[in-house]
Amino acid sequence: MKILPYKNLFIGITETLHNVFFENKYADRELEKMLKSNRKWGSKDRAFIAETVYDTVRWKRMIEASMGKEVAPDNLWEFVGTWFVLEDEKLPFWDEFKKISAKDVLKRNHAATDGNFAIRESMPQWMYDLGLKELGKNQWHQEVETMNLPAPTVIRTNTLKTDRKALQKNLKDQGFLTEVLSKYPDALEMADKANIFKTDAFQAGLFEVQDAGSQLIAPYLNVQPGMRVIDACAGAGGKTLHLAAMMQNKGQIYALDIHEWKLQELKKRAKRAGAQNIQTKVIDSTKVIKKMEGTADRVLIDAPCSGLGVLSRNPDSKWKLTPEFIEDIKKIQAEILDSYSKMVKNGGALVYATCSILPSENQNQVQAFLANHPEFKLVREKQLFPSQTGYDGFYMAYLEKN
Ligand SMILES: C[S@@+](CC[C@H](N)C(=O)[O-])C[C@H]1O[C@@H](n2cnc3c(N)ncnc32)[C@H](O)[C@@H]1O
Repeated sequence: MKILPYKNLFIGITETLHNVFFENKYADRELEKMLKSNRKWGSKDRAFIAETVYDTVRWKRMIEASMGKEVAPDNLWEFVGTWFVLEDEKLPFWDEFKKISAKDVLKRNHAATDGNFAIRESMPQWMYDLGLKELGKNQWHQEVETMNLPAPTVIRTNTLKTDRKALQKNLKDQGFLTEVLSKYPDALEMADKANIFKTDAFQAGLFEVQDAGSQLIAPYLNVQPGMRVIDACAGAGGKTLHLAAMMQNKGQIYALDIHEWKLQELKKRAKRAGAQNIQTKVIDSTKVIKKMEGTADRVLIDAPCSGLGVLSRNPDSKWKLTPEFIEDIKKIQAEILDSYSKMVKNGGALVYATCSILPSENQNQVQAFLANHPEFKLVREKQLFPSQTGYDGFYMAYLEKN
């Protein structure tokens, strides 16, 4: 992207970065707010701002090393300017960029990144060390490099309302080109970045935005129309909606979560998608789970996790996550597996899934669970690595209850 030398765009960028770095806000939401409150910006301006915010968040550690100091509220312009110098762009002659010497930036960059993978690839040191310990150098380095690439936009055809071919044509007629992903039965990848939420097709519920790897989780449950299915960590319902489509609206899906606001969002999405076999329930006490014990043909535990498989989509997680959070979430995963697995009926099955690539959140959790639950057996498991698929990293395990 060529630099767009309009000061108000840079004000938008630095204000968004301020909220992400210093107010602990999420990059995607801050960006959305910023773009919404500046309706006069054209599509080029919007793309420039979005790309610059995502790039600078992604490359924070490497930019800081090249700037010679940590980013702070009073040096955000220098931070952004340093990024453009590294991108070989000519900076506008503005006072805010006066202090930046391109020669010094490049010299510092070379000194800091030469032979230092974690700085070169902009990873917090503790996160780099953790991945190295769990995955080994070869695998981890490949994942880090892949997750530093911008995430593609993939959509899932809502087969309750249309099929992939018809959707592709519909979007083409509206000026949106897509590519069929042959290994993912309902997926289309957008050829360009575009606001597809505004399309008639989206408003009519013909598709949902969902990463290709994520689209493999609902099929992993092997659901049939008419089954009783519990999506125990349903959130805003990405997988619930997919399950409803696979079950052709027949049978019953119980979508649970501890956050009511997420289930409210799920309800809105279900309405748009025409999914009619979903009932939501907030987990506000242990009684909710107890009541459902032994009742489900299938239980999906799409567990809360570190998100270390989806850094490409959420680069700000690199700076928000902490080692303590990951240790805590692992304990929660084990507790959830232990108590929610009781909802599976005899002869039924459970899928445990995460969007992490760390064995300690995935295979090791499943093995520890199996050691204490001889009534379950592991039938199959799959780890999707971003470096191998080009999409987000996910883990899924299918466990049968005897
Ligand atoms: C990976 S997200 C789920 C994403 C969702 N399944 C989807 O496809 O959009 C994990 C979810 O677990 C929920 N969660 C966290 N702790 C939980 C708990 N103890 N019981 C149930 N859900 C929990 C979070 O609120 C979050 O929505």
